[in-house]
Formats: sequence, C-alpha cells, structure tokens
Amino acid sequence: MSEPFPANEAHLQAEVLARALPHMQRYDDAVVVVKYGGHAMGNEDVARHFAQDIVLLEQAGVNPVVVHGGGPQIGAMLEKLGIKSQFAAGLRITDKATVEIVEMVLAGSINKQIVGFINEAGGKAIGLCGKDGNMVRARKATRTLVDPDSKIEQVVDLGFVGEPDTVDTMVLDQILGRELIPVLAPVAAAVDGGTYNVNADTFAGAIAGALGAKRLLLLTDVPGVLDTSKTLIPKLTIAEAHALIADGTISGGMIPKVETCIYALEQGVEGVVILDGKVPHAVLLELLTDHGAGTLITR
Ligand SMILES: Nc1ncnc2c1ncn2[C@@H]1O[C@H](COP(=O)(O)OP(=O)(O)O)[C@@H](O)[C@H]1O
Ligand SMILES: CC(=O)N[C@@H](CCC(=O)OP(=O)(O)O)C(=O)O
Repeated sequence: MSEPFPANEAHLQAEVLARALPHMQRYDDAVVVVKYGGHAMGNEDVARHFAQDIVLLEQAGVNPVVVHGGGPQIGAMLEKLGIKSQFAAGLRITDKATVEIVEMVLAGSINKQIVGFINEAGGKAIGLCGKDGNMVRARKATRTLVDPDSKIEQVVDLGFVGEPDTVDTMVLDQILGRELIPVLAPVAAAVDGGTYNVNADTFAGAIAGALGAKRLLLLTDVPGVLDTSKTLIPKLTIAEAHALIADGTISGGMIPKVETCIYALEQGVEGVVILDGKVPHAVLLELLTDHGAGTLITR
C-alpha cells in the first residue's frame, strides 16, 4: 500500500499539530464568537475553509459561535427588486420593505448556506436568529451625525434598525458543549413587537459579552484596521480606537466594527481581533498558531 505522502511531510504535519497544543489548551472549553462578514463570504473555497476551521475548533474542545453578516448580499437583492438603500454611520437605513428583505436574506438563504457548509465539513450546525428563544431583543437605534462644513448636528432616523437591548443566553446554553455549533443571523425581535435589522458586528459583540466569550473575531475583507497610508495597525487600545474614529481614519462599516470591539472588551471579553476572512484558514491562523493576524484591540 502506498503512503499518503512522504514521511518527512508526515513529520511536518505532526509537528504542526504538536505546536497547536498550547493554543488548544488555552481555548479548551472557552466560548469563541466568530463574526463572518458578508464581504468575506464571496468565495466558495474560502467559505469551505472557514467551515472546516469552525468544525476543527469544536473538535478541539472550543465552543465556537458563528454570527454572520450579509450586507453585500442584501444590497444585491434590494437592487434586483429596485429598492434603494442608503447608509448612515455604516448602518443601513431600513424601511418596512427593506426589513422584510433583510430577514429573508440573512435568516433565510445566508444562514442556511453557512449551516450547510459547516455540516458538509462534518459539524452539526444549528441556524438561528435573534428572535429564536427570545435570544436578542432590540430597541430602536438612532445616530447623531455632524455636518463637516456647518458642524450642525442632525439626528438620523434609521427606521427598523435595532441595537441589542437584552440577550437571553438560555437557548445557546442548551446548545453549547454538546457538539452543536450555533450559527446566528443578526435579526432581532423589537422590544415592542416587530422586527429589527441589527448590524452583524453589533450583534456579535452583544452575544460575545453575554456569553463571557474569551475571544471575539471579526472576519472582514481588509487585513484589519488600516492607517491613513493603508498600512495595517497590529494593535490598538480603546483610547487609540476612539481617536481614529474621531479623526475620520476609521469610517463606514469599520465604525460599527470598532465600536463593537470596544463594547465587547468593556463587557469582559478578553481580546478582540479584526482580520481578513478571505485569507484561507484565517480562524485557525489566529487562534491555533503563533502567527496572530489582523488588528488586536485590548483595554
Ligand atoms: N481605517 C480603516 N481600516 C480598514 N477598513 C476601513 C477603514 N475605514 C473604513 N474601512 C472600510 O470598512 C470596510 C469593512 O466594513 P464592512 O464593509 O462593513 O465589512 P463586513 O461586510 O465584513 O462587515 C472595509 O472594506 C473598508 O472599506
Ligand atoms: C443595520 C445594518 O446595517 N444591518 C446590516 C446587517 C448585515 C450586516 O451587518 O452584514 P455585514 O457584516 O456583511 O456588513 C445590513 O443591513 O447590511
């Protein structure tokens, strides 16, 4: 019978596994929340690698919780239907027609696609959204924007955009530690009835905080937080992150991302990393090798 690959390659593989041991021990039984952004999902091969990483974590004794986005996919569906969409402070202004599409795309097609990839990789994923088991209840979100010329402040009504108000971890507590992998769509029930569209980063931060996660990883389509010359900033403190938002270095979709990191750290999450989800096996690289990736934000 022929060997699957040369002996020296097998040794190399064993070496790699042995080197992952201290990292596996560090995360043994810990909750790790991984937010999988819509921009990072584009390529099917990368999605399969992502699913393998999540299943491997579960197999290694970590409790991964996946929260997914789908901004570009919602945008494509809205365009197909001729519905215009605008953003304020990185959040989609969401009217009644839009919130229905958001729920359909996020809790429907994307959620089940990710569940499918994880199950194909040998895992047992369960797709849920914030409405299930009253997991996440949201209140209406508003934002105050300052006109850069006149400096006049204006309160923007974002429509059916919500911010997590309460998180009930009862359903997740039943799922975690039983070889099941929760995959969560960021759609929530409004405190006063109805449905809210919640930014996926914000949703992931609320889940990580409520579960007392050890790590929150935000997978996106850039290497991390970039400075004005587009160079990766490997480490940031909360104060430095606030300053970069204030001076405009951090803008658009990166604003809710960094705000989420700050919130999660304040809730007790030990470390938060923004990294490029298009890099194959980004999750394993970050958690199980010495080669940290992206921007690590700490207190
Ligand atoms: N300082 C910054 N560093 C990196 N990306 C930034 C920065 N400021 C704004 N961005 C933008 O934020 C985007 C990531 O946010 P978003 O599009 O919401 O991603 P996702 O769909 O993964 O949540 C980047 O593609 C980039 O265009
Ligand atoms: C309020 C708000 O902006 N909600 C987002 C929800 C999806 C999301 O956050 O997806 P990404 O992580 O891929 O950006 C939206 O409608 O696009």
